[in-house]
Amino acid sequence: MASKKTSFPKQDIRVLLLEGVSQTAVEIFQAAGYSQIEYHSKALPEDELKARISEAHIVGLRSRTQLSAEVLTDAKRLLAIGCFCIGTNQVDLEAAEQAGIPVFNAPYSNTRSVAELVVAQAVLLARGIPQKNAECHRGGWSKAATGSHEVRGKTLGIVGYGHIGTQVGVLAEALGMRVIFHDIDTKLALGNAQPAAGLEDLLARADIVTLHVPETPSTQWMIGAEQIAKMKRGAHLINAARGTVVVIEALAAALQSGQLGGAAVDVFPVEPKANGDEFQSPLRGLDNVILTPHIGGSTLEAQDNIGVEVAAKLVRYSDNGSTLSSVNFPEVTLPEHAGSLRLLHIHRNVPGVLSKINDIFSRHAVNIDGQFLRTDPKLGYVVIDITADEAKAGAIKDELAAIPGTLRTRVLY
Ligand SMILES: NC(=O)C1=CN([C@@H]2O[C@H](COP(=O)(O)OP(=O)(O)OC[C@H]3O[C@@H](n4cnc5c(N)ncnc54)[C@H](O)[C@@H]3O)[C@@H](O)[C@H]2O)C=CC1
Ligand SMILES: O=C(O)CCC(=O)C(=O)O
Repeated sequence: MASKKTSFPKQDIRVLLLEGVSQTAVEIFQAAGYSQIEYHSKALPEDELKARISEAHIVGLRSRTQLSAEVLTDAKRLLAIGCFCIGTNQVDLEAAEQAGIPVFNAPYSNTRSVAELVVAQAVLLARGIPQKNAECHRGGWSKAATGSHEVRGKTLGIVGYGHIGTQVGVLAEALGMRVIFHDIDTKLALGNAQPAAGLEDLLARADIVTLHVPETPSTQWMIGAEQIAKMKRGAHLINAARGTVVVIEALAAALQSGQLGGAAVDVFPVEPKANGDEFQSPLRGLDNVILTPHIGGSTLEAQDNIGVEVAAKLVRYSDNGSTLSSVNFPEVTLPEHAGSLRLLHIHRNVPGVLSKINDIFSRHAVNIDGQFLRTDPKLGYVVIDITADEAKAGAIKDELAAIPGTLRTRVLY
């Protein structure tokens, strides 16, 4: 990747990488000329996070680090945030947007890893392997077929038929399962999958229910005692989505009463902040549950791909201004700007800003080589390529920064 000069010398841009993101991310930043890379293999306690983020220009994290509005208040220099995962619920996206900070993620790179794990768990649950495994560990031996089933011919109910849900469906059909799904959007059914009439219909018909929805207000506690009671007696539940989707006490009660035959749970309402911290859950000690420490997407293949994908998006934004695939920002795909200087102006979407921007350029009588504008209801993002020397671009940048409503300005040389 070519090293480009930016308004802020690249060697001064501080990249803060948390939670042991893949080394491939470090390599991408280094190849692009970024040398100030602070790498932490864990999430930081909040006080330390606030201190470190106050000096960072780019921050990369996974699912543990909470970037609340309060934490972002201390992030005065921050240009961009990279979530090295799919979920972005750990970042206050609105607060980031209102501070003019785009957030990027990796929407696909770990989806196959989650799908493979879920299909494997479906087979293990149907065979009653969690209980048999626990029993053998205790020295027990009960060789019997009772309660043990093939998944072939059984019905898998997928809640949330997106990137992961669809792949789970395709893999499950290869094992001969019948696949039904429920989604709030109309979805193209892959293979022989069939949409259920609704969540209740899916719960009533599935032998195994697997959840693949994001954490949103509509999915919070969507599976509680009432929904579990609608499932077939002895059915299985898999949750590799988010811990807030399932009322965990209701799940524990159903597993103990036999309403559910088993469960595989990878995500929890409260997860330990660091490896080595105690994991507390009402599901601990239940033999019919497979517990995993939020590793659905944690394969080396996925993490290496995510490292490359998210770091490349951050570098592209920092070097070129492109916000393509940002989750909270107007998306602009920008060409290279060889021969022009590029001014970036991020502002609140209030009347009058654009005319003030145009006034400044006409007063300076510079040649405009390209102009790009995208807005969303809250934010405007203007990119202007000009033929000018660095001093002139710097002067224009200062005037742009003084326009009321301006959130950030930069020059890319
Ligand atoms: N355990 C782990 O390590 C991982 C967990 N995840 C979780 O899995 C989630 C899903 O990932 P993808 O499939 O890539 O996301 P996606 O965005 O492709 O699919 C999510 C689907 O859920 C649907 N949906 C949203 N609200 C719904 C509701 N109330 N009822 C029914 N459907 C609803 C959406 O319309 C969409 O089709 C992520 O948001 C993340 O929270 C993702 C990766 C790794
Ligand atoms: O790998 C991680 O840290 C989180 C994975 C996950 O839950 C996601 O990608 O949304």
